[in-house]
Parts: sequence; structure tokens; C-alpha cells
Amino acid sequence: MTALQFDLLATDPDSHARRGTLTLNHGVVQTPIFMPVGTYGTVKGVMPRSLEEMGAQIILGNTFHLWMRPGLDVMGAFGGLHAFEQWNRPILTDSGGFQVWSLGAMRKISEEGVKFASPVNGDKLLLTPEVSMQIQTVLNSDIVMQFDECTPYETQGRITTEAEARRSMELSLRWAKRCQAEFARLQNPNALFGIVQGGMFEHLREESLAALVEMDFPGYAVGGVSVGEPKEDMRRITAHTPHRLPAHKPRYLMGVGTPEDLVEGVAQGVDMFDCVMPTRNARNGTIFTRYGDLKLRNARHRNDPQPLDPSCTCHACAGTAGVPWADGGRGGFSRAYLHHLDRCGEMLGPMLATIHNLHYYLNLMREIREALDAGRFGEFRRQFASDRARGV
Ligand SMILES: NCc1cc(CSc2ccccc2)c2nc(N)[nH]c(=O)c2c1
Ligand SMILES: [Zn+2]
Repeated sequence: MTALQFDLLATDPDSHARRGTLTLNHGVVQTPIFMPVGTYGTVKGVMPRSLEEMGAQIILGNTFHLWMRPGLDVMGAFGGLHAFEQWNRPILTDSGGFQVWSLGAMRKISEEGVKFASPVNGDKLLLTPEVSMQIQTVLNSDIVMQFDECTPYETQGRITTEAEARRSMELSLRWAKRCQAEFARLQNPNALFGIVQGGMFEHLREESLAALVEMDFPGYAVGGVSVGEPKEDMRRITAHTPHRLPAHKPRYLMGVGTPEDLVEGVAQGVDMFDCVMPTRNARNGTIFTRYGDLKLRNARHRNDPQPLDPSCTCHACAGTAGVPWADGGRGGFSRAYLHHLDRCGEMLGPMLATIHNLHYYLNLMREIREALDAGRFGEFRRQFASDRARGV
């Protein structure tokens, strides 16, 4: 069984956008794709069955968090993450370096790896490329991310210099080699992705990319963007790097982004996206809609009978999470109801808002795939921008 097969189905003549299929050990994924983040083995507040109904094809797991809790003994007893969280489709796991770094807690980086204190019990731990591969092998994720250093945009208010970005990028390349060696030693049957670093410096990005392509990974990610840099820097790197990656392999832009970032990223040749935005914003009352974003807490929604997004078919907007009406009238949870739940701090609020936001992101990618299949991605891009500018 090959761990990964990527087939290109169509390319857009006026951009780097492409349509493909990604065949992994736990199933086939249609690309471009958005991957919901499930940090602790759950996409917060959403049942796996709902994820499947809304069209999620692959979800993400976090090596670091699952290593800390429940721990490898439990994950191993279940044969990995799929059986544990009852998700029988593909899973991608990050390598843990980014999460340790985000901890912000006590951590010390060296050639060997990252030393840190467990946020669970304070134990002194060392995460290395080898340990990261061992953990992801136990999790049995379909796509394993290399252990890398996500080069920060700034540290204590000082912007990362080119020399610092180079040092960080070169460390990640040495770690990439160690990951490949350990992945092979463990005979992991899944696919290992390399991660391009290089900060905001195009020539460092090209060096990182060339060295990783030389190592011949089955897929590649662009890391180190959406790390607090100005929007124009993110756009510049997203326009520079993805389309320079091998055309016949999948390209993953890590931790990005808004709906506009996804459409722009597809145009720049990206196949795979993940972001906490749809789930995190839902819990904070920000709703994505075809015509712009909506702040549930705004008093203007207090008695608004409209659904979150009249064009949306998700459980919240179509009312299929409520009881069906005898007259078949359009039920649907109203903005007034969601505003009320938010003000009362009722858990159904974030649950319905998360279902809607995830459905919005997944549906946006479905519409992009359909536009690419029909050869009308350019028209879709213009209509999307015009609709989003209309305002809710
Ligand atoms: N902020 C962007 C970002 C996000 C993630 C996390 S993506 C993720 C999150 C949870 C589960 C799976 C993948 C990253 N991960 C790695 N390894 N390297 C990066 O440069 C990087 C940059
Ligand atoms: Zn909806």
C-alpha cells in the first residue's frame, strides 16, 4: 500500500490553482481542502458524525497535546488516534515543536531538540525529531509532519534578522533528515511531509525548499507564516513559495487563515489548509457568512429572525438540528436565538456556531473545487470577493 498518492485533475490557466485527489491509508481526500483542527482528539464541540455530514474529509491532531494527555500508553492501546476518537477517515498530526513553542512556558531549544516542563505535571521533558516520529507512529496518523522550528517573526519585540532566520531554517533542515531516518527505522506505513521555513526572506525560502525537495518527501508544507507578521509579508511569502514546490506533490500551508486567505492560497497553488479560526471565532461569537463576518454579541441581532446565513445549509441555518415543522416551514436557528445563547453563556451557542463556521469553510472549499472542475475559478474568485464585501 503506497502511503500517499496525489493525482492532479485540473489546473487553472490564470493562476497556480489546481484540483487534485490525495489517496491516503484511511481514505481519499479531494483537494483543495480545509482540515478542521482537533487538538485533544476532538474538534471542540462537534461530534465526528457531524464533521462527516458537513463534508470534513481529514482532520488534524496534535502530537504534543496527546503525548501529554492521555499519553502514549493509552493511544497505543487503541492502535492510534482513529479508534480513540472514532474518526475512520484520514488524520494529519503536527510534530509538536510548534505547540511546545506556543506554550511560551519554560523551553530550551538545542541541536538535540526542545527541553520543556510538562504543562500537565511539571516533568522535565525533551522532544526531539526522533521522539516526535515515535509519537506520530503510535498515533498512526496518515500524514506525519516533520519536527521543525517555526521561525518566529519577532522575539521580544525585535524582528527576526536574516541571520537568525537562516540559523532556524538550517536547524529545521537537519531535523528533517533525522525525521526521515527515524520514520524509515520505525517502518511507519504513512506519509512524512517536510516543512519549508526561511522566515520572510525569499532566498532562504528557496534554499529550504531546494534542500527538502532533494530529500524527496511525498508532500510539503509551508510553515512559519501567519506568525504575527504584517499581512503583506504573509501575502508575499504565500505568493512566492507554494508554487515553487513540486507540482506533482501536495502542498500544505500551515495555520492559515481567513476565508480570503484560503481563496488567495488556492490561487497561489496551495492544496491543503488548516486554521483554528472557524472553531475559535465561533466560540467567541464571530460568524463567517457569504456576505461578510457577523458579531453575534452585537445588539442589532437581539430580535433578528434571520438564520446566521440565509444561503447556508448547515444544521444551525437549515434548522435540521431542531425538530422538523409539520408545515415544512423553514425552521432554522435565528440570529436572535444565537445572540441569546451567547449572552446566557449557553453551551449550545458555541456548538451551533462551530457547526456553522466549519460548514462555511468546508463548503467554501467545495465551491472552489467545483469552480476548478468547471474551469471557472477566476469568475468564482471575483464573485467571492464581491459577495464578502457586501456586508451582512
Ligand atoms: N502559525 C502557522 C503555523 C502553524 C503550525 C501548526 S499547524 C497544525 C496545528 C495543529 C494540528 C496540526 C497542524 C505550524 N506547525 C509547524 N510544525 N510548523 C510551523 O511552521 C507552523 C506554523
Ligand atoms: Zn450555517
